[in-house]
Amino acid sequence: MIQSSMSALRPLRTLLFGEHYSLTRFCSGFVSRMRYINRLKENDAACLSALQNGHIFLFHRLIPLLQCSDPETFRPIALTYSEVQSVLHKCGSDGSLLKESILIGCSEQNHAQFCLDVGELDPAAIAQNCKGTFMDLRKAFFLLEGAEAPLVAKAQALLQWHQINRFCGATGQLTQRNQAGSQRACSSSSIVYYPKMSPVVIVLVSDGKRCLLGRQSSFPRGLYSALAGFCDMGETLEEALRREVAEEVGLEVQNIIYSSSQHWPFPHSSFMLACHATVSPAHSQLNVDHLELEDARWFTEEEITCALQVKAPPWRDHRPAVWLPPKHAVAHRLIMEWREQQHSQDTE
Ligand SMILES: NC(=O)C1=CN([C@@H]2O[C@H](COP(=O)(O)OP(=O)(O)OC[C@H]3O[C@@H](n4cnc5c(N)ncnc54)[C@H](OP(=O)(O)O)[C@@H]3O)[C@@H](O)[C@H]2O)C=CC1
Ligand SMILES: [Mg+2]
Repeated sequence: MIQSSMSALRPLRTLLFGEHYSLTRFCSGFVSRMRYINRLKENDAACLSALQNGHIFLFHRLIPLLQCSDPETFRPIALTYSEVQSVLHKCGSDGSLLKESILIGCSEQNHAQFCLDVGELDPAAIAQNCKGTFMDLRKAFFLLEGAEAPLVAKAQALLQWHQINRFCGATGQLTQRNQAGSQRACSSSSIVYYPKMSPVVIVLVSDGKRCLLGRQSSFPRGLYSALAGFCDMGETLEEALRREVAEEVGLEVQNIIYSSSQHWPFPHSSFMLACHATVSPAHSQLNVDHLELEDARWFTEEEITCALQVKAPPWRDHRPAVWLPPKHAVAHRLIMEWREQQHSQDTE
């Protein structure tokens, strides 16, 4: 009885207080962390104080510092302010570099998280003092676990954005960052610059029985992925998706269904918007633009299942004919969703 009267009240609460009513009640840790991060972006003094009590991840010329527990498991090293200070001193720096740290998040234990590029210092000395190793993000991204890969990717993307946005496009003057590193401003033009991602559509096209994957000549040998392309200025997600598929493989898609999104750090920050779409089997003849794609083909469920068996990325000396994007990539998620849907159709 109590349960049913409580649930009858819930829509009324939502009407009166909005969706956030239930969110704040049940996710207060999440809400307070989000509000804390927001405050640090707006308040330089609070951000500096959070840095002194927070965790810092080091990079050297955009390459993250990781710790290896066994050959297959890598984690970013979360250092305290005093640990970084001590490492910087040992490597001949006065520690003033620490103020250049950039806010990247807040851990579930409520520690503000920052990243810092120590590009002017000797990477070997830093790595030795931290008992870590600097590893290229393209490799590291696939060896890191769960939530750590996106955090490291976000850190690298923000560091890179600051490095290439030091000047105002209107006045040519140096821009100044806020303490959190969430924006840069030009005092002459008053323009405020914010970190930017380029929107990209990525789509898994199906003809009901097969799904469509393609590869660019720059992909590692044997890797096939869902079709993707940058959105043009002024386009909707649906328009960009229809245009990209038409350009790359000469098909007209229907039934666009949004799946999910992700930040993709390579080669620069993209905001991947992932969708499913269909073509009728009668209109599935491919006309591939070989300037854009080296190859595109239809894959059956069996072929997908077989390609998913390959551990991605495969070792250099053991490259199979076809392999698929690894689990961190949203293309992988689209493929898994498609396979699940085929499975449920088969068992109906
Ligand atoms: N996470 C995932 O699962 C996947 C992610 N991706 C990512 O999606 C992105 C887009 O895929 P891709 O097929 O290459 O895109 P496109 O099919 O749009 O082709 C890329 C070309 O588009 C032009 N271009 C237009 N706008 C931009 C822009 N804002 N930034 C860079 N280039 C632009 C460039 O051409 P030009 O140089 O001639 O000007 C570039 O070479 C890539 O960054 C790729 O890494 C792709 C597949 C899977
Ligand atoms: Mg493309």
